[in-house]
Amino acid sequence: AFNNPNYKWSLDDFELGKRLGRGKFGRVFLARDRRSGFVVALKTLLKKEIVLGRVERQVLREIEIQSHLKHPNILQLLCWFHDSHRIYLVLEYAGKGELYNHLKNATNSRFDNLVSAKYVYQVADALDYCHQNQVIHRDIKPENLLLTINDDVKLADFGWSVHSPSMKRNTMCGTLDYLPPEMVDSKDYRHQVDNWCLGILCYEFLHGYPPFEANEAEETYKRIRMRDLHFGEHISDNAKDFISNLVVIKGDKRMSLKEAMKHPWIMENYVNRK
Ligand SMILES: COc1ccc(C(=O)Nc2ccccc2)cc1NC(=O)CCSCc1cnc2[nH]ccc2c1
Repeated sequence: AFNNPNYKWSLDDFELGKRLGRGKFGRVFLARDRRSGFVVALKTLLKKEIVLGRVERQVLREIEIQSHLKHPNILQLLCWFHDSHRIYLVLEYAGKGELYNHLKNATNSRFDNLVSAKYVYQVADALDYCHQNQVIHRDIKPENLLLTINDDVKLADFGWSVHSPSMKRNTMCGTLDYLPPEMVDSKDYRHQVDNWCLGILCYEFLHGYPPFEANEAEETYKRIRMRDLHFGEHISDNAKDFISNLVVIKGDKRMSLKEAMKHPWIMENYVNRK
C-alpha cells in the first residue's frame, strides 16, 4: 500500500488515464495502481523546471508537510517518487472535480444554505487541523477546492505549490522595515488569515460572487480596507452573523474556527457535522 515505506514506487506501478483539468494543475493524469486497482491523480513535475524555478527545497518541504497531514477534507499526497527527468506526486483523486465549476454551474451561480454550510464546515475543520499542525493555508478560495464523489470537500492545496507568490514573500521578508505590527508581535500572525478567507468563501458560496469584487484592483483594496460588506436580500440573519464575525479587520477579533464550526448558521444547516 501507499504507506509502506519500504516499497519503491515507480511509473510502472501505474496505468495512465486521461489528463485531469485543462492543464491548470500542471501535468496531472488520472491513474490506476496496477496491483490494487486504486484510482489516483498522478502529478508530474519536470525536474528541469523545478531546478530552474529554484523550488526544489520548497517541493521537499511541501512533501514533508503533506506527508504528515492526514484529514478527510485535505487532499492526500499518497506517495511520491522520481526518475531521471521527473518528480511524481501520487495524489488522491476527487471524483467530482473542481468545486469552482459546481458553483458556476449552480442555479444563480450560488449554493443554498444547506450546501454552503456543509462545505464551509468541512473547510473550517480542515483549516483547524492545519493550524493544529502549525500549517497555514494562505489561499482558501473555490478554485483550490475539489469535491469527492460523496460531495465532500478536499482542500486541494495549490497554495502549497510553487504557484503561490512565495518567491515575492521570501524576498519581501528579507527586510524588516516592511513588517506590519501583526508580523512583529505574534509568531502565528497568519493563521487568522484563513479565518478571514473562510468568511469570504462563505459569502461567495451564498451570493455567487465575493464581497469586495471591483473592476480595478485599487478599488478592491479600498473596499477590503473599508470592510465594505453588503448582503443580498436572500441572506439569512444567521448567515450574515457568521460572515460578519469572520470578515473582521483585526485578525485577533475574528471568530475562531472552532466557534465557526458551532455557529447557529452551521447548526441549523449542517446536521452531519462531527
Ligand atoms: C496535496 O496536493 C498537492 C501537493 C503538492 C502539489 C504541488 O504541485 N506541489 C509543488 C509543485 C511544484 C513545486 C513545488 C510544489 C499539488 C497538490 N495538489 C494539486 O495539484 C491539486 C490538483 S491535482 C489532483 C487532483 C485530484 N482530483 C481531481 N479531480 C479532478 C481534477 C483533480 C486533480
